[in-house]
Amino acid sequence: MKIGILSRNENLYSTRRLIEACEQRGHEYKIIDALRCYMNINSTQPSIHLKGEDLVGFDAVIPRIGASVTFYGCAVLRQFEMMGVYTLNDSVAISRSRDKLRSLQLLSRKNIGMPITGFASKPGDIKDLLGMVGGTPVVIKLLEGTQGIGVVLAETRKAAESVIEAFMGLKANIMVQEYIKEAGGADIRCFVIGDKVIAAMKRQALPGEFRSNLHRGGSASLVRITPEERKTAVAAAKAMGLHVAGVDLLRSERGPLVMEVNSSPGLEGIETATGKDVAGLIIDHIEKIVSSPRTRTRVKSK
Ligand SMILES: Nc1ncnc2c1ncn2[C@@H]1O[C@H](COP(=O)(O)OP(=O)(O)OP(=O)(O)O)[C@@H](O)[C@H]1O
Ligand SMILES: [Mg+2]
Ligand SMILES: [Mg+2]
Repeated sequence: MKIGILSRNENLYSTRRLIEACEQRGHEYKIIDALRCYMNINSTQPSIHLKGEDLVGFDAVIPRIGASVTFYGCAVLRQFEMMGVYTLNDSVAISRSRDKLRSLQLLSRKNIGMPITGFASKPGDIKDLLGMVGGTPVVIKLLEGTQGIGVVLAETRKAAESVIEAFMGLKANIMVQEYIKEAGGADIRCFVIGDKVIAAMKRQALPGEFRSNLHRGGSASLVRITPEERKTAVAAAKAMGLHVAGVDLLRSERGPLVMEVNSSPGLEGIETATGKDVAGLIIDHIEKIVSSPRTRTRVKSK
């Protein structure tokens, strides 16, 4: 096969691992920096060029699209789709997953468990907003936050009000969420490929910290997940229309709650924590789909 890896940097762990997996299986590959691509969308034959080269003959494209390049990255991916190339996750599903509000709305429609969550931009009545999500303690998040930055635990109503006011001053959209105390500063990352969780790790926050992000000092370890967790993770990926996804769960008294669904989940943490060849499993999945045209249908989300 000829596989395109949409990635801005071939030295990134995930990209290097995908390259290795392609090489081990004798596939041709090309690293494609989406931002450097230019496209002809007007012709009857859509095309993509990169440094003067016509990008043709690809069997599959693996999108590794960073949050900051979602818009143009998805446009390039869409162009590959128009050319009939199989894309591991399609552009619609990726843009959908990048919108946290839309993602949680979609998951709730499918009755997938999630923390009680309020969204607001300039809440006219902060007390009422807090009441809506069951009162403090609450977790307040900037919608555009990442790596745990902009995620605050407010234990009292006073604290919650000041944080919300401060975020409002930044003209940011915010999420106000029920605090899942019993998760104990841990979350579970389920790596979904197709309709299976192929690896799972537990990320545990440092003592005194509730955010389990590895960037915040959290540590990752192999974890056994329950059948219910497995089912929830697969259902969440499916609801988002993603073939490959990193589904983050909190373990709560009322079962697994989905925090978010990632469309370009990193490989380093999960491979290190579980010892699994996740990159290889991704390429195996592509081989299976590309070689059997009947299964090459897109996952649809209503
Ligand atoms: N409602 C909650 N209850 C308990 N803990 C939470 C809750 N929301 C978030 N956390 C903890 O805080 C961490 C960071 O939150 P979250 O994943 O929502 O933000 P982020 O990591 O900054 O965003 P992104 O994952 O998009 O980069 C989570 O991994 C989890 O450990
Ligand atoms: Mg997170
Ligand atoms: Mg994320």
